[in-house]
Amino acid sequence: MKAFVTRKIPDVGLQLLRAAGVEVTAHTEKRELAQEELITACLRHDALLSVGGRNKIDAVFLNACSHLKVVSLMSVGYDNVDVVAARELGIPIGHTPGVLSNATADTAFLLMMAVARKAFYLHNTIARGEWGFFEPTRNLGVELNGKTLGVFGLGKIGMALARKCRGAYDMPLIYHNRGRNEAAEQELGARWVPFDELLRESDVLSLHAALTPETKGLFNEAAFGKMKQSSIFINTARGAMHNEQHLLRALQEEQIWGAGLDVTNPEPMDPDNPLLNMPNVAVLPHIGSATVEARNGMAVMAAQNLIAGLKGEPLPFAVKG
Ligand SMILES: NC(=O)C1=CN([C@@H]2O[C@H](COP(=O)(O)OP(=O)(O)OC[C@H]3O[C@@H](n4cnc5c(N)ncnc54)[C@H](O)[C@@H]3O)[C@@H](O)[C@H]2O)C=CC1
Ligand SMILES: O=C(O)C(=O)CO
Repeated sequence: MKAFVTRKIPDVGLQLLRAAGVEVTAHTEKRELAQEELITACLRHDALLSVGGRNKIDAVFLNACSHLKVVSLMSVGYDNVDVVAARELGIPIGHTPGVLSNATADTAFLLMMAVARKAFYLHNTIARGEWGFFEPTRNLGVELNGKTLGVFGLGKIGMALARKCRGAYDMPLIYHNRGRNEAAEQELGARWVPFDELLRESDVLSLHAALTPETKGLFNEAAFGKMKQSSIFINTARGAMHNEQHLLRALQEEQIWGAGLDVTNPEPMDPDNPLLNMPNVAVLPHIGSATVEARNGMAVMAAQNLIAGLKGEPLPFAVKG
């Protein structure tokens, strides 16, 4: 059985695949595979382990590679996959939920703090030789203690963030999901609110829903216009959920106070993007799950899904969508 892997992945995943007798070809060059190259490679393999969202596992790909026994994603997000087309073709799709929740929530927490204290911007001023003259009214941030955390999409990562914010800053939690999260209401006293109320009431608004047609571009001019002038916007979900021009304008016009982004629109972010030079903005290059622990765990889960798919068994971590 042969598997094609689209990136260098942690050894622990490769070892698991090889121990199961899977012959692995990994694309280890530091460049994106063109879609045609991916199809050509998959035609010579029985299974695909796909890393990152750049390659579209869309109907064109799936129809061209309908012989695949499984597509195993090394990510929890599956917005790059046409799940309906895969189901119709009988190709199971696997993903890696849970194991990266803590790391991704840490990233959201880190961005929240960095924005509140202008940390990335101030770091850069030192590097430019601009430490400057001490004045008690310069370089002021804001405190997070007791501020209201609003989570859009209160699932595994949102919950992990909410627990951190409760423990560190005793932050009350409001959230907007399509349905109620009763476990969160019991555990953290979370309060479900309509979308507009989430925008109006959050001191820190953090996005943790999947990218879908419903959530694409949802955080736009109209949404930023409803947020508090003192609020911080955090996106570690997917860049396409916010409109980056509208976000920039909202910051420039002081409709909101700051923003922290682990995901941008587009990725990579243009190095000339004015957001990178704003004091109340912190940007990271989509490193939400980039810890040794999370990435090893993801590689193991992706390998387990792939092996099960090759054996014709149900995937342990199947996309249900
Ligand atoms: N920056 C990074 O490196 C990472 C980003 N992610 C992103 O985070 C997302 C969330 O991951 P998990 O927490 O594991 O997923 P999850 O499925 O546990 O939670 C998502 C929550 O969003 C809610 N939701 C879905 N659609 C909604 C809508 N239209 N309106 C309101 N709520 C909605 C769901 O009910 C669910 O509670 C992933 O889909 C992925 O895009 C995940 C891992 C790493
Ligand atoms: O898992 C995901 O969805 C990511 O974005 C990267 O870990």
